Amino acid sequence: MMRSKVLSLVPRATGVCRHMSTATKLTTVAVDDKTGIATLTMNRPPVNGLNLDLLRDLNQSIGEVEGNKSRGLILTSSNPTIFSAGLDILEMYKPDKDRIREFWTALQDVWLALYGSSVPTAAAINGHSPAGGCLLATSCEYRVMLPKFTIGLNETKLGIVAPKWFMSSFLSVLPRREAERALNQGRMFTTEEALSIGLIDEVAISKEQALDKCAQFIGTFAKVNPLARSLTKQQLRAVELQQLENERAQDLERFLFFVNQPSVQKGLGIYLESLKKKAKN
Ligand SMILES: CCCCC/C=C\CCCC/C=C/C(=O)SCCNC(=O)CCNC(=O)[C@H](O)C(C)(C)COP(=O)(O)OP(=O)(O)OC[C@H]1O[C@@H](n2cnc3c(N)ncnc32)[C@H](O)[C@@H]1OP(=O)(O)O
Repeated sequence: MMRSKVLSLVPRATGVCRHMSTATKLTTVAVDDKTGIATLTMNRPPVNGLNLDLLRDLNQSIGEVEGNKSRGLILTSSNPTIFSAGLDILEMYKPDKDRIREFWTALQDVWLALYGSSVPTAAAINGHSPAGGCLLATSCEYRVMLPKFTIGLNETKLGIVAPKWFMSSFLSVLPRREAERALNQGRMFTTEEALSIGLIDEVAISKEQALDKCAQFIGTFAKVNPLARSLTKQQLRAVELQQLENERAQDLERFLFFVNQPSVQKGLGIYLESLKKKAKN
């Protein structure tokens, strides 16, 4: 049955996959007709850096999945080695004063929508997932990752600070002691380390297997009353969600103050240069 404007039909392992009406370019949503599960794919070359445009598209796509009665949402990337490189540092380095406000507000919106999503969520982490990438993954309820990649909140290594709500997602997955140490160290975990600490739930040998494992997780809710499940999830996550809702304006001002500090700008510039040098070598 067609549940939204259909743009194209693409066969997939589990059923017929319908590409939904995303008028956006940096994300796509495909709903499997058999399972009813939506796969939201980030597609912003080269590294799925979360800039204003990708954040806006993510927001729109999450909203679309919420609205189209999907049974669950799987977040993944079209890049074969990178889930997301986190926030696009170019948005924060020598920022435009209006755009950076929109950028941070869009990031808040994405977190509120994903962490607070009413449908079961899972991340098929098919590549590196630092900082903002880790935020997206830990906002989901389940994580399946491919071998030989890294994940973590590395902000302190960049001389920046993960806001409280980044920490909330991390703390919803890791024991407090582990989370505190990893955050202070800015530690990036390999897939194997992430599994042993509980930062991810499973390892898959291919993206296809990761998507299947995420679908299996979402399938575990098939016999659970959807309203009861969703209200339970929302009650469990309500404190953190409400805290950001209440403090959105202050959170934005704190970010602007911090990011505009000359020492922070200098650090971001050095980091960008080091990334560019690495890319050239
Ligand atoms: C108390 C109050 C607190 C208030 C808040 C204050 C501050 C705000 C904090 C906000 C929290 C920040 C969260 C973040 O997400 S910051 C971003 C962190 N991300 C990273 O550190 C990742 C950096 N990238 C990498 O490690 C690697 O690129 C990689 C993802 C592992 C992929 O490696 P590889 O495949 O080898 O690709 P390249 O390194 O060659 O990169 C290709 C090009 O992409 C550019 N790049 C990479 N990452 C980013 C990025 N995050 N932003 C912008 N650009 C990026 C890289 O420079 C290359 O560009 P080029 O081709 O032009 O040279």
